[in-house]
Amino acid sequence: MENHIISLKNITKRFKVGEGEFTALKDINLEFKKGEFAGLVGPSGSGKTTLLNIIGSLDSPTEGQALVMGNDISKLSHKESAQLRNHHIGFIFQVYNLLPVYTVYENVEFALLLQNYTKTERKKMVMEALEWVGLTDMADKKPDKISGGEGQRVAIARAMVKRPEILIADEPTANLDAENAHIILKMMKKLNKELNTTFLFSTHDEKVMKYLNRMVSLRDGSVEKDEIIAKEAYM
Ligand SMILES: Nc1ncnc2c1ncn2[C@@H]1O[C@H](COP(=O)(O)OP(=O)(O)OP(=O)(O)O)[C@@H](O)[C@H]1O
Repeated sequence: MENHIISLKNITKRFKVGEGEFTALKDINLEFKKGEFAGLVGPSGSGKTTLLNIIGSLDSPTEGQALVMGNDISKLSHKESAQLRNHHIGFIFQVYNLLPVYTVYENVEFALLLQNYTKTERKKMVMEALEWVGLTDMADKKPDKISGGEGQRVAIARAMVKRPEILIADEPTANLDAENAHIILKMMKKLNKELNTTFLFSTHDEKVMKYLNRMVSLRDGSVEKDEIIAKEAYM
């Protein structure tokens, strides 16, 4: 079994812009171990989301090799990359994207429908995920009847219900006030410890940075700094 859950070797990403090209990532070399609680930080346009998209198998590098749980992202078929995401990678975004016509319970259950669980198994998993985020009481509510902070907690439950090995959180606190930001960060940190999920953030938020065990600073598509903040990330 390889030592790193994510291994990025000489990753370059270029986008076509009009007649020319724009290099969003330049020769990135990074490795992440299982259970890290790490963040990509850096100014707007430095390449954070582009890099998370490659790790999340939503995009592939122009050059270099991105290995995610041993899978070479560039070599996966459409179906294989969908499978990698459905089973092993959870996503949380700045906007929660809850489906408005469904209840909180159904929104979380949705993440399990592509897998072969029975209804009873799904119920157990969904209620456990709602318990992780303290929302079992709200299972029957529709998204328009809950607050923004609760909405993001549902999004965490939806991302974590399948117990992914990797959780990608792109600016998860951008729409939250300080109190709710701390609430969800504490929840994520607890899940990181209990389930040993690898968390990868993209963030501008100082509050998020305080919780990180490792901070990778990007600038103009390159790694500027890679700091380990707490040794526990490597225990
Ligand atoms: N599909 C695309 N086509 C062309 N350029 C793109 C594309 N996606 C991203 N870029 C460019 O690549 C650069 C990096 O973008 P990216 O979204 O990764 O930055 P970021 O660090 O996440 O920024 P932010 O903090 O604002 O989200 C930006 O200059 C962006 O305009």
